[in-house]
Amino acid sequence: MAQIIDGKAIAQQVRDGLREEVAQLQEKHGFTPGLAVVLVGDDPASHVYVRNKKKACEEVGVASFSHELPGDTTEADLLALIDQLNADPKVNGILVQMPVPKQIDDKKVIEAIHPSKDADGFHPYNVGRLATGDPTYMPCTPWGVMKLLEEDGVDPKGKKAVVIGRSNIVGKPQAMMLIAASATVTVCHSRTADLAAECRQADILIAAVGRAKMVKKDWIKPGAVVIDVGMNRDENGKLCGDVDFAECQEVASAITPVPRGVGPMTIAMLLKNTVEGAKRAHGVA
Ligand SMILES: Nc1nc(=O)c2c([nH]1)NC[C@@H]1CN(c3ccc(C(=O)N[C@@H](CCC(=O)O)C(=O)O)cc3)C=[N+]21
Repeated sequence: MAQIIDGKAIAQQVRDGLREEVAQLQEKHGFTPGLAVVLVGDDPASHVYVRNKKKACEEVGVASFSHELPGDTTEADLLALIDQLNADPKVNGILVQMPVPKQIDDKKVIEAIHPSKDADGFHPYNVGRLATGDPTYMPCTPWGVMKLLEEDGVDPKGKKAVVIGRSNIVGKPQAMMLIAASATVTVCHSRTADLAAECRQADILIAAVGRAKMVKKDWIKPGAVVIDVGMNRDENGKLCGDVDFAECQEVASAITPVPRGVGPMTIAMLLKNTVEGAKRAHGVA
């Protein structure tokens, strides 16, 4: 039976560390890191995430500035708000909740955020920094996965890692981070010829496809570490991952649950990005 990796507890540790660090920054350097969260439209799931982000900011002492815009906001209006936040010295990180409504081009939004305030790590500048081995802001979800591996004592060096999913948000940056950690990395996707066979090679398997319980027991190499980035609803409307947890935990050596796995880490790393960004903005090493 696999050990269950407690993402909720590890995220709490990260936030505890950040709370102390933020207090020190205020005391010794006289500034408070700030995060602006922009939400366009009224998708109920997005509202929940944004509320959780605000709560996490409060807990660690990061100032949060939330901007909730109507669903029919024009691209020009959103870009104008981003310009204003780029120029605001109290704002160190800017997050525009994705997805944005269809009249708005998400690429333009991502590129409008100044790279020095890109708390999601989605701007091409920061993607390039990661790809060239000199990361500044790293995307929160894959960075959270690396932190989970580290805290669980899993060193990717020399191991075979398989990533299912090639998105800009998770799959691609996850592969970059694993390469930097000296894993041998395979990236699989919807056109992969024999997905199960690829997965069975993995010492570390990371699922980020968005299909409920797709990864089955016979895809897992005995003793592998399985990280589930999925956020889906199952047939009963219950939150579940991309991995069939009940059966895969019988084969894996360690596995993350959904919820309480990768999700809470995403928010913890967002706060870490914001604090690091504030330090850079104020010239604190
Ligand atoms: N610009 C942008 N940046 C994001 O980082 C971003 C985004 N847009 N759009 C939506 C996704 C989704 N996301 C999650 C964060 C935390 C949990 C999380 O904490 N989940 C809890 C459960 C939450 C629940 O019960 O619903 C858990 O897994 O334990 C989930 C999902 C960030 N996203």
